[in-house]
Amino acid sequence: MEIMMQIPDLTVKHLGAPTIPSPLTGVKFIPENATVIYAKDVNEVEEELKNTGKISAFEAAGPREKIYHDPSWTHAAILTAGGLCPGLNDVIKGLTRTLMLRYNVPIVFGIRYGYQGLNPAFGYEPMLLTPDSVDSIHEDGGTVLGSSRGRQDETIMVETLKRMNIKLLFCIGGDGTLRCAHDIALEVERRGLNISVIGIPKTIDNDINYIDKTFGFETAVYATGPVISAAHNEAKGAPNGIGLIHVMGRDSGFIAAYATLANTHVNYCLIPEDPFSLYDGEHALLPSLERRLKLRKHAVIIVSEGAGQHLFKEDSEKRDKSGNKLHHNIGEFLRDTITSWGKESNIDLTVKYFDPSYLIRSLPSNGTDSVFCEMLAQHAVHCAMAGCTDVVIGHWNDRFTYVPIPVATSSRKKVDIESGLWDSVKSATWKY
Ligand SMILES: Nc1ncnc2c1ncn2[C@@H]1O[C@H](COP(=O)(O)OP(=O)(O)O)[C@@H](O)[C@H]1O
Ligand SMILES: O=P(O)(O)OC[C@H]1O[C@](O)(COP(=O)(O)O)[C@@H](O)[C@@H]1O
Ligand SMILES: [Mg+2]
Repeated sequence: MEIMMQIPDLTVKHLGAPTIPSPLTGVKFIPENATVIYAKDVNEVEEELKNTGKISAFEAAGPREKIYHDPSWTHAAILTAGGLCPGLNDVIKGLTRTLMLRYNVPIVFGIRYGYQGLNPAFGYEPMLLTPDSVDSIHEDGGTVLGSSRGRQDETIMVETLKRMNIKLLFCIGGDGTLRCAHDIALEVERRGLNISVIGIPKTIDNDINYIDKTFGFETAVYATGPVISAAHNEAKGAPNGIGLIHVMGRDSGFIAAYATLANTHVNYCLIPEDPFSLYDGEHALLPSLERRLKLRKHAVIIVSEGAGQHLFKEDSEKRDKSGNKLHHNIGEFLRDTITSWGKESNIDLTVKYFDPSYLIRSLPSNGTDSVFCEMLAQHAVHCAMAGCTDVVIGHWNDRFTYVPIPVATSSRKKVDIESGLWDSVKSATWKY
């Protein structure tokens, strides 16, 4: 129950009192004080009550009867930052349509190439987004706005927002994008401006804390399925065949874990959260692989990009423009190591290597992920129009929530290897 003792302050910032009647018709308005309880079960509620005398809750997402921003005077801007992710265009479309068709916001700018587009030094003209211009973009992967990594000065960016008379800024991105959105919100506050800064949580890694899932993750898991089947076919097609799949997941192994459960041909699921050794010890990969090959003549391994970094002699010093650590390539390392080990051990094995990372990340979203994107976008607009700021739209206990950005970025969400999820993965990959 220790986690319950560390629940952060979930209070959302508001620019001011909402006094303008919402232009929305035919919707169920949410009371201003609606909440979504943080605790996941009755025991947690009781424990928190006993320890703190209160029950923590997120502010619930949804349209409010009174709004803060006057739609007719409101200009909005949307940007996408960080790596690509299925569903970016769905969110851009959802935001544009909700802003213009539901709230009658007259102008929606699409900011080019992430935060670079808010720095005039790059010279990127914003796009004018309309329901017509975004009509079919959800069918395509990637982002029509372009994205980028790398820091920009928030004083310059806020100057641009002021100059363009932007009152609502939507930042679609992961933890880095949200940290930058927070810096912008603080600069806006310092200057006494009334600009709402709202985050929409993107990352196929699903690593944003206090949010059950981020958009794009489900599509990534779905798209990994056929690759696992292909790896399995290749593995079975040769004596001692090994299908090895390298998937994204810089620091969190959710894609590998869920993909393993979604296509249970996988025999080894290697993630950063559960370190493994190669030759010795309880979690040694190669002796286990040898036993598996003797019994079954084939094996399928999935590995997250952040897994096994301790196996490299030197810590990777490289970072991307945003400051994210660039890991050693564990997929290629395992391919080469297993191949050499086979030769040394006189095991006639063959490794077929698959790296579908960018193929998956650039796909359009599908199924319930697309539904999720549209709903996130609608909630982001309700949130912004109500005058909230420094907030990211979350999903918790099956409800949409508002999460203060500093809370969402306080730590990274990781696979809990004591959890039911990891138990299920271990069960699905149980060795003979
Ligand atoms: N700690 C930070 N403070 C301010 N801005 C940041 C921070 N980390 C990243 N950013 C900016 O946010 C944008 C996207 O960050 P990045 O880490 O590349 O992707 P993601 O948002 O998917 O995590 C980049 O422009 C980056 O410079
Ligand atoms: O090659 P790139 O564009 O730097 O992106 C690689 C990274 O992007 C991701 O897909 C997602 O990361 P972000 O969402 O934080 O941008 C990571 O899994 C991966 O490490
Ligand atoms: Mg990130």
